[in-house]
Amino acid sequence: MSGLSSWNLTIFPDTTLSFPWRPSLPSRPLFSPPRKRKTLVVLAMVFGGKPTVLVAEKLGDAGIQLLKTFANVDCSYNLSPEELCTKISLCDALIVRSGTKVTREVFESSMGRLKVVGRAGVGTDNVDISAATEHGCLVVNAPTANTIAAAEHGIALLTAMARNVAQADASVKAGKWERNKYVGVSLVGKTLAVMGFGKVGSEVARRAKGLGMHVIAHDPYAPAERARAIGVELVTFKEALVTADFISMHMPLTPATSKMFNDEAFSRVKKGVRIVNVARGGVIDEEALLRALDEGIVAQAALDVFTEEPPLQENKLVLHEYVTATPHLGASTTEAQEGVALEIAEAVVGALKGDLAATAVNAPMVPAEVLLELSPYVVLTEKLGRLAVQLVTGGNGVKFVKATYASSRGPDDLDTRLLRAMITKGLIEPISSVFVNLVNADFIAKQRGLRLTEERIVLDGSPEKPLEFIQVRIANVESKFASAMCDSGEITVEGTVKDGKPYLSKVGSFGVDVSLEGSIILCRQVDQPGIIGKVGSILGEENVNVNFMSVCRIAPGKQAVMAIGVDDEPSRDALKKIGEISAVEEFVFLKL
Ligand SMILES: NC(=O)C1=CN([C@@H]2O[C@H](COP(=O)(O)OP(=O)(O)OC[C@H]3O[C@@H](n4cnc5c(N)ncnc54)[C@H](O)[C@@H]3O)[C@@H](O)[C@H]2O)C=CC1
Ligand SMILES: O=C(O)C(=O)COP(=O)(O)O
Repeated sequence: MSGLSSWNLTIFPDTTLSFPWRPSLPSRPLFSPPRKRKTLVVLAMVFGGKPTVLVAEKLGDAGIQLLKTFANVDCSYNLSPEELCTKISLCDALIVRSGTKVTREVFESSMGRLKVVGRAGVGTDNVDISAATEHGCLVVNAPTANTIAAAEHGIALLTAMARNVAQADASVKAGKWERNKYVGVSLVGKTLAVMGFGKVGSEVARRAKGLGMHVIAHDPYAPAERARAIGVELVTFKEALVTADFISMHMPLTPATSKMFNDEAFSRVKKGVRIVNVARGGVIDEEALLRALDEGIVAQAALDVFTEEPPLQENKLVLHEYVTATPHLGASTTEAQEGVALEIAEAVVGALKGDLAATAVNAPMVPAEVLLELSPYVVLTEKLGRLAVQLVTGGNGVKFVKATYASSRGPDDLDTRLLRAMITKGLIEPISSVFVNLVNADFIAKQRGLRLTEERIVLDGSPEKPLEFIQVRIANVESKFASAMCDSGEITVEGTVKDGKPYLSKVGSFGVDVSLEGSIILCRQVDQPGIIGKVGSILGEENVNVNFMSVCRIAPGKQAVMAIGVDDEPSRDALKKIGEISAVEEFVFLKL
């Protein structure tokens, strides 16, 4: 628990849900840096107290202005990978487009200070998401503002390719007049296969239908209703290959889509197919495309994106006479760039404030109203985790944990991802040097071999309150406070929320009723008069304020468990004196 108090100087606030940028508050929030960055973080406070956002690629002015209202903004473009790694240790957020590789080294170099990476666009394939998650760094993107721009560019390439616009333009500029050479093909009545029927793909489909094309789409995850509504038929990958006169790529670059268009795929296409790629270079095996172009299997290609950007000057695809190339311009319209800049600036500022981002790539997206309702339970779950783990004294380590949520709401009406993350945070932080937040909770739990299972108890009654109580149980361990073990042999703590505040309602099989503030002394004694007074006066002599006390006994004269909430930590001496009271059989001091 010493780690907690060592954070009293950080600039982060005490709430676990949000961390508006203000100084001197104790505990660590959901998106906070690990302990080793304390010095730097404190320095940041000394030098202005605002977070620093590094904007590593050109971003629309509206976005920059918005960022400046909240943060120090460092616009440094064209940084080398080494320069980026050097700068990043002084930054709380980083904003990039597709031109910056945010590698594992970047996260490692940040040494935990980097809390948010904002991708001012859709594709996050240039960000090492696993590394971000492992470092507890949130990744957000701007998924909607450039959709139309990308779709329009797809259509521009489709029509320009079909009519040889780029080649003919170059020819005229070279003083030639080659009307026969640049005879094109018509689009009307031709079949276009849209690969990836998401936001951009759907808009391309809509526009292509307006051009009189027959549109089919391949997307294993697209809802059939959306396709039906636009008048597009969803087909298999193979069907798309054998049917299409034109193929347009709109899927993300993932391990599954990488080189999806390879020699095998090209061996199935209609001879003379034409290909548009506004998605990512990596979805096509560029060597295979080159072969297919040379063999006339692919008649033409229009490429906005390349595996390596910018492509080498001698890149044979770029130089190919049947290829039209643009320098990753899909999102580059004035309108889209202003929109993307605002979208990402809002997301980054929100994330720095501790809001859960609506466009999070590596964390659950929790709507604001759900968050508001769950916030006292978020505090409760972290505290239950902290209490439970401090009760462990031996066994095989904290490996098997069960969280039970008792609620009268249906399973679909209760999102427990936040609660699970907070239990993990509470369980792990007091016993390790790692920090846990919503981004990395599952990763850290898995890494440490912690299996947190969740169970629901469905109660009758009004579902107005999201939860009646939450129980956290740790199995296969011994406890330093034997009374914390319930009949099933697990350490058990249970809590509830009353008037918006978290309460401990059960320890082991003993019911208690103590507000989860400050710290707690749990004490099992033989039920007899005067014990409360004795403990109270030991604490009083020490000037330790008791904020709450509750006693639960099995039966008069038998054992009782007393839970005492204290504002400050009593001295060792005072705790020893409590232990020496003859009726006290066991006691434990727990920090929250
Ligand atoms: N050239 C440029 O400047 C731009 C490029 N893009 C690229 O376009 C991609 C798509 O953007 P959005 O439509 O906004 O994303 P989106 O997420 O709305 O759509 C992607 C679609 O691809 C589908 N998909 C995933 N795996 C697939 C697979 N194996 N086969 C077929 N479909 C698959 C998904 O189900 C989804 O419907 C982005 O990931 C980005 O790489 C986006 C904007 C601008
Ligand atoms: O949004 C995307 O995925 C894009 O590819 C746009 O990239 P850019 O921001 O123009 O570098």
